[in-house]
Amino acid sequence: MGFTAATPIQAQSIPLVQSGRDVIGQAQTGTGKTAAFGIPIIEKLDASQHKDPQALIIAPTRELAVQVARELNQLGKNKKIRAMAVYGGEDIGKQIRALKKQPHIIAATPGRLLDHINRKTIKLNQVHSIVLDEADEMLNMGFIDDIKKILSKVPEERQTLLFSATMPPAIRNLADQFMKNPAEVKIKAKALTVDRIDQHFLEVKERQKFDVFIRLLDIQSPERAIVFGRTKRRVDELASGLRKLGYKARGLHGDLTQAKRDQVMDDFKNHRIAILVATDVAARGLDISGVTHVYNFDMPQDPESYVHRIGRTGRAGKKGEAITFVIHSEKQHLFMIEKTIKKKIESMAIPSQEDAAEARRLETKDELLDILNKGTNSNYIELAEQLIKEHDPVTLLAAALKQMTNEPEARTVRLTEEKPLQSKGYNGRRRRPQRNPRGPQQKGGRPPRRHHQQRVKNK
Ligand SMILES: Nc1ncnc2c1ncn2[C@@H]1O[C@H](COP(=O)(O)OP(=O)(O)OP(=O)(O)O)[C@@H](O)[C@H]1O
Ligand SMILES: [Mg+2]
Repeated sequence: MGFTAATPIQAQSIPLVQSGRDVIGQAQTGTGKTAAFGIPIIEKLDASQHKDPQALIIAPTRELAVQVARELNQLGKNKKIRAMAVYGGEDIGKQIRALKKQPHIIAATPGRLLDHINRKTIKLNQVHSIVLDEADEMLNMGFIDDIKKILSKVPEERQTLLFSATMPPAIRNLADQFMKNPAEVKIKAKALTVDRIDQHFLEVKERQKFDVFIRLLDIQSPERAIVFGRTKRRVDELASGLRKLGYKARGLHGDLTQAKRDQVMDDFKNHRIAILVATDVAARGLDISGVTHVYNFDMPQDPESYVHRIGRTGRAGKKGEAITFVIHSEKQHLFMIEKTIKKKIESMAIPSQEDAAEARRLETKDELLDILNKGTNSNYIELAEQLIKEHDPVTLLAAALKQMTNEPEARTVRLTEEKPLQSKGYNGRRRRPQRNPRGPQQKGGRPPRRHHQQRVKNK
């Protein structure tokens, strides 16, 4: 895969996992935790045994399950180890047929995995390694009951691994319940977030946000950006507002059909869209190369969410930029984030209309020179010659430049206002009402169930 050296979490976890220990692994975002558990698990697997899966990775979102399966397939290729992703929203019949190919490793979201266990289309009696990726998020999302049920089907003499960039204290309970004398690997760093991510905040009013955001986009012209909104409605409105103004943006959240979610992810990965607008469904684990900017259009629900959201940039040694919009009444939350991540987030001035206009003009100039350099403008030469006879060339060119530039007059987008975060309860633990973390209920799926811990967020 072109890796030349193990990352610190890999160097420390791989031997421990190989020795058979249970491991709790914590290291910053984008530092290779997937391979830290993936490599030793693949090493331990017996490729010739594939009647039933031998290893299980549980992830909080469908996109993450898909990504983990893909990475394990790459890592296991030479050993002929196969991994398969199993997740809600996809046709279960199709999954059952694919399972007949007998993958060695299953990477799954909890709900759909339970469906398969109940239907006996996945049997866990051969599983000797189980990983909870983003373990703390699975607690947040109220998956604990599902996890307990899944673990009760896995043989006792298993190895259990928990990985995440954040390990809030509640994770201890999970470890006490499900792990045997776990070794803790914590990669020490000055801050919880990666140094290579430049972090800023902008104090704005709720109704200013969209306008300020557009100015930022014009000035920073990010190659690839993820913008986080608090609710599905916000994500929808923001994505369609951006599209209306000509930006290549699409929204991602849990109310979209799985086909649509797959399509959006695919378009983002293949550069058909430049801006992914998402709820926290995209905050954890996703590894999309070349994300240069993360914008928190709305403040994240808790400090952990901040860490993971901004961690979608600055991965595998690359640089990144993270900008967070803060409403005055949310200042307290910002301090909590700084305290949690052990780093000061510098403030940034709201860019002026004029700065943005200047940036747009420069962009137009670059576009024009680009067209000039490509030299395929013969269709326009005759018209140009005619125009230049009738008009002053400078005035003429200025008019053409104006036409090429996306002018602010044309920009009227109104978003429904979101309530600012409440300061009560912003202590790093989440209190959430009932939701169905697996997205819309599919035909033939199980009815939504109650969860002990519940989530406020509307992913
Ligand atoms: N040893 C290595 N050398 C170079 N690149 C690596 C190495 N190990 C992993 N990577 C790459 O680094 C990127 C980030 O890895 P990964 O997604 O596992 O990070 P993570 O620690 O799980 O992050 P997160 O906390 O966001 O889930 C991936 O593209 C992966 O292929
Ligand atoms: Mg990860």
